[in-house]
Amino acid sequence: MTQDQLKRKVAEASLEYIKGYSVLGIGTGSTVNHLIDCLADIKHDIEATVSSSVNSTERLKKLGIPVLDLNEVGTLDIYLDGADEINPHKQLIKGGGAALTREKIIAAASRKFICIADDSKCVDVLGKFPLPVEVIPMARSYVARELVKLGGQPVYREHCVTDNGGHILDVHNLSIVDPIALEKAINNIVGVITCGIFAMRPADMVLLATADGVRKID
Ligand SMILES: O=C(CO)[C@H](O)[C@H](O)COP(=O)(O)O
Repeated sequence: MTQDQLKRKVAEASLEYIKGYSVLGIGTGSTVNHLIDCLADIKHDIEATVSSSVNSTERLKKLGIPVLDLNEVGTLDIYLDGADEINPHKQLIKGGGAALTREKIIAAASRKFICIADDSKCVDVLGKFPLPVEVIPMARSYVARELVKLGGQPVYREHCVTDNGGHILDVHNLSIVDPIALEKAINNIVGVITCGIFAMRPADMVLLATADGVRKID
């Protein structure tokens, strides 16, 4: 089975877990794109969504699924999103699609965060995937120097402007043994909007597609 087929499989499996919820938080990425396609079949059960990116918003609207501003909704019952890496504590690296800040906001505002992914995303220690850090553009080189002091090798993601007008630094060579401490340290650098470590607010449940089926990690 290809990685894309696994992504489809886990997206389909996640429909079971959104039954009964009429307002959904929706993430960003190719796994979530499969989920959005699946939502088309059950769109009459969905009152509205809150989306973490312009891309997901456009896909949802194209299917006739309403998208609301998070400020109108308040607390969400459920949020579904993918990940770039997942450790055994359901802590994540996210932001490969540059939507990390809005994703982190929706995750924080949600009672339950279900991460959907294929099993290639599982790691023991986070950090093999270069850590995305969203920055205010004028702070880019200052933040990069501070990230070097933390042991990383930041690389500017050229031609990428986030939905918030931010820039992305992808930080290589980090072995993230204490994800909460590093998340706090990076977020404390002046000019950082947020970093892609989701440890202070990890996923509550991970649905993982494997060649043998979808595994639930609660
Ligand atoms: O964090 C993300 C976007 O900012 C995505 O969830 C992450 O990159 C995984 O993407 P995909 O489902 O395409 O593998």
